[in-house]
Amino acid sequence: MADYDYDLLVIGAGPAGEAAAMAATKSEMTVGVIDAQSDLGGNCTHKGTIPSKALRHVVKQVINYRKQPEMLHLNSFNTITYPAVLQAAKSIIPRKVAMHKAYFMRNRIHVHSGLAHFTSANSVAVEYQDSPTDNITAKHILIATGSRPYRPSNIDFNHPRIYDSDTILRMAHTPRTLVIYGAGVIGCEYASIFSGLGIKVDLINNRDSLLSFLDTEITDALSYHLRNKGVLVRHGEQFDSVDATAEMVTVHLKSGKRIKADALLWCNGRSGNTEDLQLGNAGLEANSRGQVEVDDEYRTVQPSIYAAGDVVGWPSLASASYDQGRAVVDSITNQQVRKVTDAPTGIYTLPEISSVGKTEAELTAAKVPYEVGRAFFKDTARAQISGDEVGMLKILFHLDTQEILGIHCFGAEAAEIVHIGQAIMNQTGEANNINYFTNTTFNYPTMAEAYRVAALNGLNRLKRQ
Ligand SMILES: Cc1cc2nc3c(=O)[nH]c(=O)nc-3n(C[C@H](O)[C@H](O)[C@H](O)COP(=O)(O)OP(=O)(O)OC[C@H]3O[C@@H](n4cnc5c(N)ncnc54)[C@H](O)[C@@H]3O)c2cc1C
Ligand SMILES: NC(=O)c1ccc[n+]([C@@H]2O[C@H](COP(=O)([O-])OP(=O)(O)OC[C@H]3O[C@@H](n4cnc5c(N)ncnc54)[C@H](O)[C@@H]3O)[C@@H](O)[C@H]2O)c1
Repeated sequence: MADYDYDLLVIGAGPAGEAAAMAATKSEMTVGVIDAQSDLGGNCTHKGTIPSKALRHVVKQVINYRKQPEMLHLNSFNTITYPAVLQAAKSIIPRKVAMHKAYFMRNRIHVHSGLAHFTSANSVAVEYQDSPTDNITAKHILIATGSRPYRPSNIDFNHPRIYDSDTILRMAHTPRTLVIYGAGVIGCEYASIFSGLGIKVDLINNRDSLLSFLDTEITDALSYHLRNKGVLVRHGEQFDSVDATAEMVTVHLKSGKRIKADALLWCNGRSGNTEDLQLGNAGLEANSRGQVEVDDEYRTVQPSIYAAGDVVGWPSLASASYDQGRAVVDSITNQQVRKVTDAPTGIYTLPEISSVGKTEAELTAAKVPYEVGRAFFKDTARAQISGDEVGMLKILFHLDTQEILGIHCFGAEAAEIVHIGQAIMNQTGEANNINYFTNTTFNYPTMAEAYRVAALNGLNRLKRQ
């Protein structure tokens, strides 16, 4: 006999789980949500997107503050410490948790704060810290358990000088030097955060270039700005081992190099959270990275069990996870399901990067004839006024049809700016056209002006053909 029975049982209260739970209640389903953390919001709110973006925001304020001539006396490590910055950043978390709680209460979503595991394909047990286990049955179950940093077994993550993206949110000292191993999105974002605080960063990349899925001109700009902030990027290096003492860490690379620093931040890879779920009881199994495979409607091989968010792997973004969660409910209620395949990139380095659509390299490889229109932020009135003059917007469009094929942007608010272009790019037929930006009057001064400037630049190049 089950203690609870729901139409939809969601395991994990991050973006995917919350979006599914909310959509299901709006479709009149009874919904239960299980999360191992005592507060709602998932890893997104407690360990990933929110704390890292809040940290970056505080660091950006510190940088702006220090730029003011009257604040020059603050250019000392003693005045602004990492723990102080962290504390300021974390103040957002209780506000987010309260908001999630209000949503859940208003929509009568029952929350079970405990660790879940499957007992069959339609039943789950929840273990609590101080009360007996609940047995829950449901017509549909969603696995939305997210991911965690991948931890190689030869690194002691309990050492007080070795961190990953979860534990860096508890670092209680301010290192003077930091080695970041892994130059993916997390590594590059944290390199910006720490170098912004004046900490010397060695960023070790095991690939040949930074963020190779982005436009090369944009990653060149990122490399330049990281270097300018004192980040030393080492490409094509493989981790061998790390020695950590009470005073320092020494990272040994397979090339024979030894990098010494006050601390190591490991940012290389993530694994799906499936190890506690006892998936075998439900007739499921995870792949070598702990991820669950799903079809185009986010269904696992068990038709009543869905999976969404980081636990299904790519793109592993909060943005995509929200949409995947809603797509699950569309599938359950027999609506049209949108598989999320077109999430834009929004990378919160300093400066910020964002893009949607194809890169120049992809278009060239596919032999698509295209032209480029560029606008530099320094030439727009809004950027001149705000002082955020570093940045560029680049529009790639088809040579013959003028259809927009890609938008690439770096600089302040790039992640917002890209959505203007995305909205036009997503129009069907002739409505997706670069001429939109020359035939539309934008507010002035705004960063949207960059679209007009880039479009005119690109169309002028066409005249030279
Ligand atoms: C440092 C960092 C920065 C990021 N920045 C961005 C960004 O700027 N933009 C962006 O779009 N994405 C970003 N991401 C990615 C984003 O955080 C994730 O894609 C998102 O959190 C995934 O959401 P989710 O719903 O899959 O689950 P999660 O947010 O991972 O939450 C899963 C929940 O499931 C719970 N759980 C796990 N196992 C069990 C179990 N057995 N029983 C009960 N509960 C369980 C966990 O406690 C957790 O609360 C970032 C990630 C990191 C690490
Ligand atoms: N602003 C943003 O959008 C944002 C910010 C931070 C993180 N994220 C998301 O977080 C995820 C993690 O990013 P990242 O920078 O750590 O790494 P990454 O995805 O770039 O991977 C780094 C390296 O680790 C390897 N790897 C990944 N998982 C592994 C595993 N389980 N075992 C062994 N090797 C593994 C990969 O092959 C790669 O070489 C990304 O999917 C990213 O989308 C997004």
